[in-house]
Amino acid sequence: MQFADEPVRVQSLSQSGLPRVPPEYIQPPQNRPVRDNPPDHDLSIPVINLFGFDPNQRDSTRETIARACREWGAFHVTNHGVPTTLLDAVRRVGRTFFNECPMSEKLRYACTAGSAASEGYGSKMLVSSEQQQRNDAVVEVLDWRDYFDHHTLPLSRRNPNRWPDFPSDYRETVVRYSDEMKVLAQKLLALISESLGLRASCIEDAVGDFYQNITISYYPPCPQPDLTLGLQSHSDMGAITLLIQDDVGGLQVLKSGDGADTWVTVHPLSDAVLVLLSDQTEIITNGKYRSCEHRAITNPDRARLSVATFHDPAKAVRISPASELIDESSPVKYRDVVYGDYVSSWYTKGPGGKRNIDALLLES
Ligand SMILES: O=C(O)CCC(=O)C(=O)O
Ligand SMILES: [Fe+2]
Repeated sequence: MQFADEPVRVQSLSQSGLPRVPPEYIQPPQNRPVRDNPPDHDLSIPVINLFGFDPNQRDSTRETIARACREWGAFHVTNHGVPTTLLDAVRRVGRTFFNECPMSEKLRYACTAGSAASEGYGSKMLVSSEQQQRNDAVVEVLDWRDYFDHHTLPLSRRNPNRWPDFPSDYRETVVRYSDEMKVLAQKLLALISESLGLRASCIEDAVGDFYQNITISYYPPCPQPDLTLGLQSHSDMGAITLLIQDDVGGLQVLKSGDGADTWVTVHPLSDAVLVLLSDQTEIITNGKYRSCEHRAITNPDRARLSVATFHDPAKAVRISPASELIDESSPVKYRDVVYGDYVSSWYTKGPGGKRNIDALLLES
């Protein structure tokens, strides 16, 4: 069993050719993925053409966004203004780092064990039973995933010298990508605000200056995909996540329907960006838009890569439902929360689907 100071790298496990995954990666039966191949439903997340944010298309775009936010909390956008060459470049530098850098080199960037969301190369670790007792943490199954987390905004947190320098354009590519994703997140939050009848800057004002992190996730081939998850079910903590994946696929979002929830696979679209509403947006919109629960599944044949760009409030910011959305017929549904407290509690309890945001719901 591995404890906090020596995480096992999933890539090394995968390359060792073992026929079965170690027991700490085996999900309990209720969490195991059910493959929808062949699909037993024809659900797929909406694809929204942003027409380069053309003002003449704004009314109809707002309506489509409102529907996608209400029904899914997730949607693909196309014609978003970020060059496809940049999306491809980020995927390429990430893949090159994970596939071609020797493990000894990767480990030079290892993030600080046991410290939440520290920057660098990481893999989830088991916490020792002593730590579990101290933190009242749940016993968790490990994810079949390695990652590299970059602190990218505000600029005071951005230090590209802490990121890989192989391939040689890695750092400049991540810098350019960070800047482009910030602009896209601002434009999308404006449309999302307007889609609720709010002023364009409403959600962004509530969030404040973005704390942006970019996580490149690498899911090596897995000998037992039916027993494991690449990343367990969760909703993201911040305001909005922009995600791209490669052509392998494996991201699933939970679609709630009449009575039953269904895991729907998000099929890769190479020039689209996937928008995921996150927990603080659920609070700010007073639950009119809910954050999207999602997870990643694994496969036995091909390594998969995704790049998630998170836009969060600063730790000191207090988040509460927008007063414009509250009246007698729509009372406050969520308790206020200081974002840093939300993050600490999330890391102590573990994601567990949407349990952290649900814990803020007021009794109705
Ligand atoms: O790999 C993916 O598609 C999902 C990544 C993700 O959900 C996350 O990093 O929070
Ligand atoms: Fe996520």
